[in-house]
Amino acid sequence: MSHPAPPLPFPDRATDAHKGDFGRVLLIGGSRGMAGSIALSSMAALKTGSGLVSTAIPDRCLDTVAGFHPGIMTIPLADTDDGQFHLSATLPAFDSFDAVGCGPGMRTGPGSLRIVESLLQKNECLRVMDADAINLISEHQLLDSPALPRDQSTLVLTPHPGELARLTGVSAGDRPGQLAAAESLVEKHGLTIVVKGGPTVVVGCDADDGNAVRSVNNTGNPGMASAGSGDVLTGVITSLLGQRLSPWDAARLGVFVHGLAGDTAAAHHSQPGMTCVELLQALPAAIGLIE
Ligand SMILES: NC(=O)C1=CN([C@@H]2O[C@H](COP(=O)(O)OP(=O)(O)OC[C@H]3O[C@@H](n4cnc5c(N)ncnc54)[C@H](O)[C@@H]3O)[C@@H](O)[C@H]2O)[C@@H](O)CC1
Ligand SMILES: Nc1ncnc2c1ncn2[C@@H]1O[C@H](COP(=O)(O)OP(=O)(O)O)[C@@H](O)[C@H]1O
Ligand SMILES: [Mg+2]
Repeated sequence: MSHPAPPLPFPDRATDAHKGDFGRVLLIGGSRGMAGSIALSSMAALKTGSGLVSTAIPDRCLDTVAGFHPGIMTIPLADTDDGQFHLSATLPAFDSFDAVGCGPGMRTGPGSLRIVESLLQKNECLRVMDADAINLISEHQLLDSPALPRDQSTLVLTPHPGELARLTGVSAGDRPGQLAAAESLVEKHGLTIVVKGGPTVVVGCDADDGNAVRSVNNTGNPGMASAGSGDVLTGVITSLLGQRLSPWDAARLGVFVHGLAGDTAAAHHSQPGMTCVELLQALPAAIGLIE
Protein backbone atom coordinates (compact mmCIF):
# COMPACT_ATOMS: atom_id res chain seq x y z
CA MET A 1 0.00 0.00 0.00
CA SER A 2 1.53 3.36 -0.94
CA HIS A 3 1.23 5.99 1.77
CA PRO A 4 2.34 9.55 2.57
CA ALA A 5 5.69 10.11 4.29
CA PRO A 6 5.60 10.19 8.10
CA PRO A 7 6.47 13.49 9.84
CA LEU A 8 9.39 11.75 11.59
CA PRO A 9 10.78 8.20 11.75
CA PHE A 10 9.40 5.65 14.21
CA PRO A 11 11.74 5.21 17.25
CA ASP A 12 14.60 2.73 16.58
CA ARG A 13 15.19 -0.50 18.52
CA ALA A 14 18.79 -1.40 19.35
CA THR A 15 19.61 -5.14 19.15
CA ASP A 16 20.31 -5.31 22.88
CA ALA A 17 17.22 -3.28 23.85
CA HIS A 18 15.04 -4.32 26.79
CA LYS A 19 11.48 -3.42 27.72
CA GLY A 20 12.63 -0.61 30.02
CA ASP A 21 13.93 1.23 26.95
CA PHE A 22 10.43 1.58 25.48
CA GLY A 23 8.60 3.13 28.34
CA ARG A 24 6.55 2.18 31.31
CA VAL A 25 3.16 3.83 30.75
CA LEU A 26 0.01 4.22 32.81
CA LEU A 27 -3.51 4.54 31.39
CA ILE A 28 -6.28 5.78 33.68
CA GLY A 29 -9.96 5.63 32.82
CA GLY A 30 -12.99 3.42 32.32
CA SER A 31 -16.13 3.02 34.41
CA ARG A 32 -18.89 0.45 34.64
CA GLY A 33 -20.39 0.42 31.12
CA MET A 34 -17.30 1.98 29.48
CA ALA A 35 -14.50 -0.40 30.45
CA GLY A 36 -13.81 -1.05 26.76
CA SER A 37 -12.60 2.51 26.18
CA ILE A 38 -9.55 2.35 28.44
CA ALA A 39 -8.88 -1.26 27.39
CA LEU A 40 -8.62 0.03 23.80
CA SER A 41 -6.16 2.74 24.87
CA SER A 42 -4.10 0.20 26.80
CA MET A 43 -3.96 -2.32 23.96
CA ALA A 44 -3.05 0.48 21.55
CA ALA A 45 -0.12 1.44 23.82
CA LEU A 46 1.11 -2.17 23.80
CA LYS A 47 0.76 -2.41 20.02
CA THR A 48 2.62 0.90 19.53
CA GLY A 49 5.62 -0.54 21.33
CA SER A 50 5.43 0.36 25.03
CA GLY A 51 7.58 -1.89 27.20
CA LEU A 52 5.13 -2.05 30.11
CA VAL A 53 1.49 -0.98 30.21
CA SER A 54 -0.41 -0.57 33.48
CA THR A 55 -4.06 0.40 33.57
CA ALA A 56 -5.74 2.01 36.57
CA ILE A 57 -9.49 1.32 36.52
CA PRO A 58 -12.40 1.34 38.96
CA ASP A 59 -12.16 -1.93 40.91
CA ARG A 60 -15.26 -3.51 39.42
CA CYS A 61 -13.88 -3.09 35.88
CA LEU A 62 -10.68 -5.02 36.63
CA ASP A 63 -11.66 -8.44 35.31
CA THR A 64 -13.12 -6.96 32.14
CA VAL A 65 -10.05 -4.89 31.31
CA ALA A 66 -7.54 -7.60 32.32
CA GLY A 67 -9.43 -10.07 30.13
CA PHE A 68 -8.89 -8.07 26.94
CA HIS A 69 -5.11 -8.65 26.73
CA PRO A 70 -2.78 -10.68 28.95
CA GLY A 71 -0.04 -8.05 28.52
CA ILE A 72 -1.99 -5.40 30.43
CA MET A 73 -1.20 -5.02 34.13
CA THR A 74 -4.20 -3.75 36.07
CA ILE A 75 -4.30 -1.43 39.07
CA PRO A 76 -7.72 -1.51 40.76
CA LEU A 77 -8.80 1.77 42.39
CA ALA A 78 -11.59 2.11 44.95
CA ASP A 79 -14.89 2.77 43.18
CA THR A 80 -18.40 4.07 43.77
CA ASP A 81 -21.54 1.94 43.62
CA ASP A 82 -22.15 3.03 40.04
CA GLY A 83 -18.63 2.02 39.00
CA GLN A 84 -16.73 5.32 38.80
CA PHE A 85 -13.47 6.21 40.58
CA HIS A 86 -14.11 6.92 44.28
CA LEU A 87 -12.96 10.21 45.78
CA SER A 88 -10.99 8.28 48.41
CA ALA A 89 -9.10 6.03 45.95
CA THR A 90 -5.36 5.70 46.58
CA LEU A 91 -3.76 7.01 43.40
CA PRO A 92 -0.77 5.36 41.69
CA ALA A 93 2.58 7.21 41.88
CA PHE A 94 2.38 9.06 38.57
CA ASP A 95 6.07 9.89 38.51
CA SER A 96 7.07 6.22 38.49
CA PHE A 97 5.80 6.08 34.88
CA ASP A 98 7.41 7.51 31.73
CA ALA A 99 4.04 8.74 30.48
CA VAL A 100 0.42 8.79 31.66
CA GLY A 101 -2.77 8.81 29.53
CA CYS A 102 -6.07 9.68 31.20
CA GLY A 103 -9.74 10.16 30.40
CA PRO A 104 -11.43 7.63 28.12
CA GLY A 105 -14.67 6.32 29.58
CA MET A 106 -14.05 7.55 33.13
CA ARG A 107 -17.04 9.89 33.49
CA THR A 108 -16.87 13.09 35.47
CA GLY A 109 -17.61 12.33 39.13
CA PRO A 110 -15.61 13.65 42.12
CA GLY A 111 -13.10 10.77 42.01
CA SER A 112 -12.30 11.47 38.36
CA LEU A 113 -11.98 15.19 39.12
CA ARG A 114 -9.43 14.48 41.86
CA ILE A 115 -7.38 12.34 39.45
CA VAL A 116 -7.35 15.03 36.76
CA GLU A 117 -6.40 17.77 39.24
CA SER A 118 -3.59 15.60 40.65
CA LEU A 119 -2.30 14.92 37.15
CA LEU A 120 -2.41 18.59 36.13
CA GLN A 121 -0.35 19.35 39.24
CA LYS A 122 2.39 17.01 37.95
CA ASN A 123 3.67 19.10 35.08
CA GLU A 124 7.04 17.34 35.29
CA CYS A 125 5.29 14.19 33.92
CA LEU A 126 4.48 13.58 30.25
CA ARG A 127 0.69 13.27 30.02
CA VAL A 128 -2.15 12.79 27.51
CA MET A 129 -5.67 13.85 28.45
CA ASP A 130 -8.71 12.84 26.41
CA ALA A 131 -12.49 12.61 26.64
CA ASP A 132 -13.78 12.99 30.23
CA ALA A 133 -10.43 14.38 31.46
CA ILE A 134 -10.92 17.22 28.95
CA ASN A 135 -14.58 17.56 29.94
CA LEU A 136 -13.51 17.99 33.58
CA ILE A 137 -10.90 20.61 32.63
CA SER A 138 -13.68 22.49 30.81
CA GLU A 139 -16.35 22.12 33.50
CA HIS A 140 -14.05 23.30 36.30
CA GLN A 141 -11.85 25.67 34.20
CA LEU A 142 -8.81 23.85 35.54
CA LEU A 143 -6.27 25.34 33.12
CA ASP A 144 -6.97 28.73 34.71
CA SER A 145 -6.98 27.47 38.31
CA PRO A 146 -4.51 29.44 40.48
CA ALA A 147 -3.91 26.22 42.45
CA LEU A 148 -2.50 24.45 39.36
CA PRO A 149 0.63 25.20 37.31
CA ARG A 150 0.12 27.48 34.30
CA ASP A 151 2.96 25.79 32.35
CA GLN A 152 1.59 22.60 30.80
CA SER A 153 4.25 22.03 28.12
CA THR A 154 4.36 18.30 28.95
CA LEU A 155 0.62 17.89 28.32
CA VAL A 156 -1.11 16.71 25.14
CA LEU A 157 -4.89 17.20 24.86
CA THR A 158 -6.80 15.16 22.25
CA PRO A 159 -10.29 16.71 21.95
CA HIS A 160 -12.85 15.89 19.26
CA PRO A 161 -14.79 18.95 18.06
CA GLY A 162 -17.50 18.45 20.74
CA GLU A 163 -14.92 18.32 23.53
CA LEU A 164 -13.05 21.30 22.06
CA ALA A 165 -16.31 23.27 22.00
CA ARG A 166 -16.70 22.65 25.74
CA LEU A 167 -13.07 23.61 26.35
CA THR A 168 -13.03 26.83 24.30
CA GLY A 169 -16.65 27.90 23.92
CA VAL A 170 -16.28 27.83 20.10
CA SER A 171 -18.94 25.64 18.44
CA ALA A 172 -18.00 22.32 16.83
CA GLY A 173 -19.16 23.58 13.43
CA ASP A 174 -16.68 26.50 13.40
CA ARG A 175 -13.45 24.70 12.47
CA PRO A 176 -11.35 27.87 11.82
CA GLY A 177 -12.60 29.36 15.11
CA GLN A 178 -11.76 26.16 16.98
CA LEU A 179 -8.24 26.06 15.55
CA ALA A 180 -7.67 29.72 16.50
CA ALA A 181 -8.95 29.04 20.04
CA ALA A 182 -6.66 26.00 20.29
CA GLU A 183 -3.73 28.22 19.27
CA SER A 184 -4.53 30.70 22.06
CA LEU A 185 -4.55 27.90 24.65
CA VAL A 186 -1.28 26.53 23.30
CA GLU A 187 0.40 29.95 23.51
CA LYS A 188 -0.93 30.51 27.04
CA HIS A 189 -0.01 27.14 28.55
CA GLY A 190 2.69 25.71 26.24
CA LEU A 191 0.67 22.54 25.69
CA THR A 192 0.03 20.53 22.52
CA ILE A 193 -3.52 20.09 21.22
CA VAL A 194 -4.58 17.38 18.78
CA VAL A 195 -7.66 18.88 17.12
CA LYS A 196 -9.29 15.68 15.88
CA GLY A 197 -11.31 15.39 12.70
CA GLY A 198 -10.87 14.76 9.00
CA PRO A 199 -8.12 15.95 8.80
CA THR A 200 -6.69 16.10 12.31
CA VAL A 201 -4.54 19.16 13.01
CA VAL A 202 -1.83 19.14 15.70
CA VAL A 203 -1.33 22.56 17.29
CA GLY A 204 1.89 23.04 19.25
CA CYS A 205 4.29 25.71 20.40
CA ASP A 206 7.33 26.91 18.47
CA ALA A 207 10.33 26.20 20.72
CA ASP A 208 12.03 29.52 19.81
CA ASP A 209 9.30 32.15 20.05
CA GLY A 210 6.43 30.35 21.83
CA ASN A 211 4.05 31.07 18.94
CA ALA A 212 1.54 28.40 17.97
CA VAL A 213 2.35 26.19 14.97
CA ARG A 214 0.09 23.77 13.08
CA SER A 215 0.72 20.41 11.47
CA VAL A 216 -2.06 18.98 9.28
CA ASN A 217 -2.19 15.17 9.24
CA ASN A 218 -2.53 13.44 5.87
CA THR A 219 -3.68 9.95 6.83
CA GLY A 220 -7.05 8.63 8.04
CA ASN A 221 -10.53 8.33 6.57
CA PRO A 222 -14.23 8.61 7.52
CA GLY A 223 -14.32 4.90 8.37
CA MET A 224 -12.72 6.05 11.63
CA ALA A 225 -15.87 7.99 12.55
CA SER A 226 -16.91 5.10 14.79
CA ALA A 227 -16.93 4.53 18.57
CA GLY A 228 -13.55 3.83 20.12
CA SER A 229 -11.29 5.24 17.35
CA GLY A 230 -10.22 8.12 19.59
CA ASP A 231 -9.60 5.82 22.56
CA VAL A 232 -7.03 4.02 20.39
CA LEU A 233 -5.31 7.35 19.62
CA THR A 234 -4.94 8.14 23.33
CA GLY A 235 -2.95 4.92 23.79
CA VAL A 236 -0.81 5.51 20.69
CA ILE A 237 0.30 9.00 21.76
CA THR A 238 0.85 7.94 25.39
CA SER A 239 3.05 5.11 24.13
CA LEU A 240 5.16 7.43 21.94
CA LEU A 241 5.62 9.87 24.83
CA GLY A 242 6.80 6.91 26.93
CA GLN A 243 9.29 6.12 24.15
CA ARG A 244 10.89 9.54 24.80
CA LEU A 245 9.35 11.51 21.94
CA SER A 246 8.52 15.14 22.71
CA PRO A 247 4.81 16.07 23.00
CA TRP A 248 4.94 17.71 19.54
CA ASP A 249 6.62 14.69 17.88
CA ALA A 250 4.50 12.10 19.76
CA ALA A 251 1.31 13.91 18.72
CA ARG A 252 2.32 14.28 15.04
CA LEU A 253 3.68 10.72 14.66
CA GLY A 254 0.77 9.35 16.71
CA VAL A 255 -1.96 10.83 14.54
CA PHE A 256 -0.05 9.78 11.41
CA VAL A 257 0.29 6.13 12.50
CA HIS A 258 -3.30 6.04 13.82
CA GLY A 259 -4.60 7.38 10.50
CA LEU A 260 -2.44 4.95 8.53
CA ALA A 261 -3.84 2.09 10.62
CA GLY A 262 -7.31 3.43 9.79
CA ASP A 263 -6.44 3.42 6.08
CA THR A 264 -5.08 -0.14 6.34
CA ALA A 265 -8.21 -1.29 8.21
CA ALA A 266 -10.48 0.36 5.61
CA ALA A 267 -8.57 -1.31 2.76
CA HIS A 268 -9.28 -4.74 4.26
CA HIS A 269 -12.67 -4.26 5.93
CA SER A 270 -14.23 -1.24 4.12
CA GLN A 271 -14.94 2.14 5.73
CA PRO A 272 -18.45 1.21 6.91
CA GLY A 273 -17.34 -2.23 8.09
CA MET A 274 -14.23 -1.30 10.07
CA THR A 275 -14.49 -0.77 13.83
CA CYS A 276 -12.11 0.21 16.61
CA VAL A 277 -11.06 -3.45 16.80
CA GLU A 278 -9.86 -3.56 13.17
CA LEU A 279 -8.19 -0.16 13.70
CA LEU A 280 -6.33 -1.51 16.72
CA GLN A 281 -5.35 -4.69 14.92
CA ALA A 282 -3.99 -2.65 11.98
CA LEU A 283 -1.55 -0.66 14.14
CA PRO A 284 1.35 -3.16 13.86
CA ALA A 285 1.06 -3.28 10.04
CA ALA A 286 0.90 0.52 9.85
CA ILE A 287 4.05 0.81 11.98
CA GLY A 288 5.70 -1.84 9.78
CA LEU A 289 4.99 0.30 6.70
CA ILE A 290 7.01 3.24 8.01
CA GLU A 291 9.73 1.57 10.12
N1 LIG B 1 -16.30 1.36 24.31
C1 LIG B 1 -16.40 2.38 25.12
O1 LIG B 1 -16.47 2.24 26.35
C2 LIG B 1 -16.44 3.75 24.54
C3 LIG B 1 -16.50 4.83 25.41
N2 LIG B 1 -16.41 6.10 24.98
C4 LIG B 1 -16.43 7.13 26.00
O2 LIG B 1 -17.72 7.69 26.02
C5 LIG B 1 -17.65 8.96 26.66
C6 LIG B 1 -18.43 9.95 25.84
O3 LIG B 1 -17.73 10.26 24.66
P1 LIG B 1 -18.43 10.71 23.31
O4 LIG B 1 -17.36 11.25 22.44
O5 LIG B 1 -19.27 9.62 22.75
O6 LIG B 1 -19.45 11.82 23.77
P2 LIG B 1 -19.40 13.39 23.69
O7 LIG B 1 -20.67 13.90 24.24
O8 LIG B 1 -18.13 13.94 24.24
O9 LIG B 1 -19.32 13.68 22.13
C7 LIG B 1 -20.40 13.52 21.25
C8 LIG B 1 -20.85 14.88 20.78
O10 LIG B 1 -19.72 15.71 20.42
C9 LIG B 1 -19.91 16.34 19.21
N3 LIG B 1 -18.94 15.85 18.22
C10 LIG B 1 -18.11 14.81 18.35
N4 LIG B 1 -17.32 14.67 17.25
C11 LIG B 1 -17.70 15.66 16.42
C12 LIG B 1 -17.28 16.04 15.12
N5 LIG B 1 -16.32 15.39 14.47
N6 LIG B 1 -17.89 17.10 14.55
C13 LIG B 1 -18.85 17.77 15.21
N7 LIG B 1 -19.29 17.44 16.44
C14 LIG B 1 -18.73 16.39 17.03
C15 LIG B 1 -21.32 16.03 18.80
O11 LIG B 1 -22.13 17.06 19.30
C16 LIG B 1 -21.65 14.75 19.52
O12 LIG B 1 -23.03 14.64 19.85
C17 LIG B 1 -16.17 9.30 26.79
O13 LIG B 1 -15.72 9.01 28.08
C18 LIG B 1 -15.51 8.34 25.83
O14 LIG B 1 -14.18 8.06 26.16
C19 LIG B 1 -16.26 6.44 23.56
O15 LIG B 1 -14.88 6.62 23.37
C20 LIG B 1 -16.80 5.34 22.67
C21 LIG B 1 -16.36 3.95 23.07
N1 LIG C 1 -13.93 11.79 8.76
C1 LIG C 1 -12.81 11.44 9.40
N2 LIG C 1 -11.61 11.41 8.74
C2 LIG C 1 -10.50 11.07 9.38
N3 LIG C 1 -10.45 10.71 10.70
C3 LIG C 1 -11.58 10.71 11.38
C4 LIG C 1 -12.82 11.07 10.78
N4 LIG C 1 -13.80 10.97 11.74
C5 LIG C 1 -13.19 10.60 12.88
N5 LIG C 1 -11.86 10.43 12.67
C6 LIG C 1 -10.87 10.08 13.68
O1 LIG C 1 -11.39 9.13 14.58
C7 LIG C 1 -11.10 9.50 15.93
C8 LIG C 1 -12.41 9.75 16.67
O2 LIG C 1 -12.14 10.15 17.99
P1 LIG C 1 -13.29 10.33 19.07
O3 LIG C 1 -14.39 11.16 18.51
O4 LIG C 1 -12.64 10.75 20.32
O5 LIG C 1 -13.82 8.82 19.20
P2 LIG C 1 -14.18 7.92 20.47
O6 LIG C 1 -14.33 8.82 21.65
O7 LIG C 1 -15.46 7.24 20.09
O8 LIG C 1 -13.07 6.95 20.65
C9 LIG C 1 -10.20 10.72 15.85
O9 LIG C 1 -8.85 10.36 15.88
C10 LIG C 1 -10.57 11.33 14.50
O10 LIG C 1 -9.53 12.08 13.94
MG1 LIG D 1 -13.14 10.26 22.31
